[in-house]
Order: sequence, then structure tokens, then C-alpha cells
Amino acid sequence: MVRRHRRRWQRAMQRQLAFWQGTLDIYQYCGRAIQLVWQTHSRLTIALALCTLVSGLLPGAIAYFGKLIVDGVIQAAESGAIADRNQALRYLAIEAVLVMALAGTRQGLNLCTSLLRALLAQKVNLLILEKAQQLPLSYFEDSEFYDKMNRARREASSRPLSMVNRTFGLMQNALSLLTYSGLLLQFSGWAVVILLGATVPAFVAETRFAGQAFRLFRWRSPETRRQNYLEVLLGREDYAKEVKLFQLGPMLLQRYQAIFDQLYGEDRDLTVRRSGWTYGLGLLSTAAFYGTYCWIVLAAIARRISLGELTMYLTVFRQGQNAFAAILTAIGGMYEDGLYLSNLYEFLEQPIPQTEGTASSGPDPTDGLRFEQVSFTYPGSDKLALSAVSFHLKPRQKLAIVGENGSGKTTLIKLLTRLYVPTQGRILLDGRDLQEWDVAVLRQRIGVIFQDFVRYQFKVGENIGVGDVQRLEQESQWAIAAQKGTAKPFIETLPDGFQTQLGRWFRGGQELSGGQWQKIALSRAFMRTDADLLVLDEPTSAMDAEAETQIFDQFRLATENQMAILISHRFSTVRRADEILVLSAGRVIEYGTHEALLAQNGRYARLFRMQAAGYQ
Ligand SMILES: Nc1ncnc2c1ncn2[C@@H]1O[C@H](COP(=O)(O)OP(=O)(O)OP(=O)(O)O)[C@@H](O)[C@H]1O
Repeated sequence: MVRRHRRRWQRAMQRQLAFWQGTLDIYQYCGRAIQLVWQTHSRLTIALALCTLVSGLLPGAIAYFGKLIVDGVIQAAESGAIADRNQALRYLAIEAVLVMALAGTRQGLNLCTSLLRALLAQKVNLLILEKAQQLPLSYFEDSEFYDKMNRARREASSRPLSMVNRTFGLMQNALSLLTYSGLLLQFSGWAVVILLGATVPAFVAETRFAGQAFRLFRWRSPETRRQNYLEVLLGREDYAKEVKLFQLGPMLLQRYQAIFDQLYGEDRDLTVRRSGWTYGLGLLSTAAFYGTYCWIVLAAIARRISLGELTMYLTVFRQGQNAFAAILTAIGGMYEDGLYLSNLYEFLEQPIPQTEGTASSGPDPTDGLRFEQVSFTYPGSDKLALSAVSFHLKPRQKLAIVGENGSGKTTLIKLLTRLYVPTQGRILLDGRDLQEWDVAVLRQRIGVIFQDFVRYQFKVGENIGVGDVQRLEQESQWAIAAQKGTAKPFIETLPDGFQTQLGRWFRGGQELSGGQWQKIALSRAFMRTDADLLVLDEPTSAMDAEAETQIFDQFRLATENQMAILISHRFSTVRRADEILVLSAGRVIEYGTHEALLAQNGRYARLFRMQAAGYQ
């Protein structure tokens, strides 16, 4: 029985210890927050610290002069001497100056905080966005990563400053408290103990609630993300067309409201409990205050203290209690800030997978591109997206890839551009494994346009220029690339030619048709004149038949000295390639020239005839 009790007690102690250990760990972010604010603007940080220090010391001094004034006034009234009256007035003047100085330092505090807030928000957002740039594509396809990034961005730009403010506020109040305690000690040591003791329960409750609020915030990231997504669906022009035609508005609004109701319910419960406890425990300190008030008043009636001392002790006790409560709230707040900051640092310290590989050339530049038994499974999936794919593309050759939806065509391109690493097998360029190449050199050598290419809300020329960021602004290059991508004729009909703003986000923006956008994307691929491998993933799906024929005549001409890989569902295009690779469920089922595959009379031949029959 006793042993069981002891064990239970030990377990309870361990739990408590773990809680306080965890709580203390969170405070380590205090130092990191100060470091971050210091790096943002060192002079403003010093100014903030100085203002805090001064505004911590002044209230004690003001209370002391308050006492001197009251006692001075009584003395002057009793003696009627001019010297005593002047002395009281002098104290008054000093107090007025101190009060003005205090107002000045408080304003200074506000000013520093506002400026630092803006600078810090920008710095933290930049840190987050820079970090996001360094992470591989697979992270962006992972919803957990998205949550982490959103959480970091949502709160973390305000939290470091809040942490620093609270740290400084804590020091300021601690200084005030020290001076108050010094003054109060003359009355009684017990009064100091009561002052400090009565606020502790409120602090413990505050810390626990802060932890709960944070856990709520963390759990609900997926809901918040869903809410943001619904906002985008309901508010963005590119979705408006379909939302209106399918009359999705009320359904989306209702989902939006349902998420809010759920979140609000949880928030309300926590807020109600939190304020109930805060009020209940606050009563404790009010009771302590009035108990001590009574004691001081009795001491004054018994003439053990002067009227000046009575005023001072009351001010000191009340303000001291406020300062102590502020300290405890600051500690609770710092705990909350620390939890949110842990989130930010968790994101910023996410390990970046090392992209090893420094080679800028291969041992055999005449070898071209080789896939050797390449297999790949997407992270989090157990299905092979590609299985033992092998082929060889020699310099200047053109390869077409065909296959049903989901057969792995785009995945093959993602591996080739090193957005993903094969799970098995090797890809070689110029006889060297892709993983050994310096990734920047590799990307310079490959020009690629995916089927879901980005429609930048930039100028027409810039939309082409982004194909080679080093020559983004070179207008002569825009024209050459647009010529190759057959976009030039229609660009010339736009109001400002290459300078026309595209998209609807910005004033005066022009919208293009699907086929025109594809021509822009194709031109973008041609910006990379140094690239010796061009990859086009369904580049002509939105184009009319005439435009398509024109593009491929042009494409052959423009890529005469380059390797090219083309994904297409149109056999009129595919048949013109040197080699054709037929994929099905991630496997190569046929490989050869158009004629050879027709002769083979397999899947390719069947699909080709089916499409040809459709045109007759
Ligand atoms: N990011 C991803 N995460 C997990 N699985 C994916 C991802 N992208 C594609 N897949 C899966 O991999 C397989 C191959 O997809 P892929 O996009 O390569 O097909 P595709 O041949 O390009 O299709 P389509 O002709 O429709 O463009 C599909 O089963 C798809 O569900």
C-alpha cells in the first residue's frame, strides 16, 4: 500500500518535473529572439533597452518624491515658514520633471518597438522565404511541410519582438519592483512577502493556458490551411469563372463557416476557462492588497507612520503588485512566445539535403543522355511511378514519349531535371551520373517547359526572359526566342508589344488564350540558347492544328544541334521524332522509330491507327 503510494507520488513528481523542464526549455528562445532583434537593428535594440531601464527606475523615484511632497506640505502648513513652502514646491517641480521624463521614455519605447516590428517582420519573412527556396521540390508536395511553413509565417514575424519586449518589460518591472521592495521594507518585511506571494498562482495558471493555446494552434494547422484555400477559391479571379458557373459559392461559404464554427468553439472554451481562472486568482491578490491596505491605514492612525509615508506605501504596494503581476504575465507570455518561436526555428533549422556533385562536364560529351534501369517511387507512396526504365538518346536526336495518363511521363522529366533522385538505377549525361553534376551547371544545360508552366503576371517580354534569368531583361533575346517559339506574330498585335503587362492581377493586364500562353512558354524554353537538351511536356495541347505544324517545323529547325524530348498525345507530332518511347504504368513497353513501332504492330501502332481514323 505504502509502496504503491510512493510509486504514484514519484510518477506525479516526474510528470511535474518534465512539465517544468519543458517550460524552462522554451525560455532558451529568449536569447535567440534577442539575437535576432539585435541582428535586425543593433542601435534600435540598444535604444529599446535604455528606455526600458530608465522607465523601470523612474516610478520608484516618483513615489518617493510623492512622499516628500506630502510630508513637506504638512511640515510647511504646521510651521508656516517660507523655506518649508519652497522646499515642498521644489519637490513638486522635481516630481513633475520625473513624470515628464517617464512619459518621454515610454514614448521612446513605443517608437523603437514600432520601427523594430516592421524591420523584424521583413527579416523573418525573408528568412522563411529564403529557406523555402533551398528546400527540394518534394517538400512542397508534402502537406506537413506546408503546415510548418504557414505556422512559421503566420505568427513568427511578430513573436520575436514580443519576446524581446517582454524580456525588457520583465527587467523594467523587476527594477521597479526592487525599488518598491526597498521602500516597502522600511514598513515591514512581511508586506514584501505578501506583495510577491499573492500573484504566483495566477502565473502558474497563465503558463498552463499558454501551453494549451499553443497546442490548439498547432493541431489546427490543417483546418486553417483549408480555410485559406476556401478564401482563395472564393476570392480569386482565376477560380471565379468555374465557381459561378457551377454555383459553388453557397457550398464553399458554408464549408468556410463550418470550419470557423469548429475553431471558434474550441477557442471559446479555452478563453472562457482562461478568463475564469485569471479572475478567480486575481481576487486572491485583491484580498491581499486590501489586507495590507488595512494594516498600513491602522499604522497611520496609530501614528507609527507619517501621512507622507502612508501615501507612499499605498502607491508602492499597489504599483508593486501591478509590477509583479506584469512580471508574471511577461513570463507566461514569454513562454507562449517561446512556443511559437520554437516553431519558427523548427522550420528554419529543417536540414537541407546536401546536393553533392561538383562536376561541370562529363567524360564523353558524345554519349548524350542515358537512363539505366531507372525506378522511382514518390515519397510517401508505395507504388512505383517508374520501373526499370532504360533508353539512350544520342546528341542531336529527338525523342518522343507517349503513354496513357499517369504512365510516368512527367515523372521521367522530373528525374531528368534532378527535381527528384531515382530510387534505383542511374541517369547519365555525357557519361556522368546526374548526381555527380553541379546542379547549377546541369540546369543551365537543360531547357524545360512543363505542362503546368507558370503564367507570370509580368510583362510579355519578361515572361519569355525568365527562361534564362541572366538575360531576363535582354529585349533582343526576347525577340529571337519569341520567333523560335512562334509567339512573335501575335505579340506584335498586343497594345505594347513585348512591354504588355499580362494577367489580371495588375492594372492594364491583358489575358491571353491558352494556345497563346503555350507559345509564350515555348519561347521561354528557347531563351536557353546554351542548353543542349530541350524538354517539352505537352507543349501544343492547346494549339490549333496549323499552329502545331508550324511549331514543329520551327522546332526542328531551332533544335537542329540539340537533343530534344517531347511528350505529346498527338501522333502527328510524335511520328516526326527519331525515337519513340511508349510508357505504360511506369514501364517501357515499346521503343523505336515510328516505322519500326508500326511494323511491330503493338500498342503504339494501335493508338496511332485509332487517332488517324478519327481524322478521316
Ligand atoms: N507528386 C506526386 N506524389 C505522388 N505521386 C505522384 C506525384 N506526381 C505523380 N504521381 C503519381 O505518379 C504516377 C505517374 O504520374 P505522371 O505525372 O508522371 O504521369 P504522366 O504520364 O505525366 O500523366 P499525364 O499524361 O496525365 O500528364 C501517377 O500514378 C501519379 O498518381
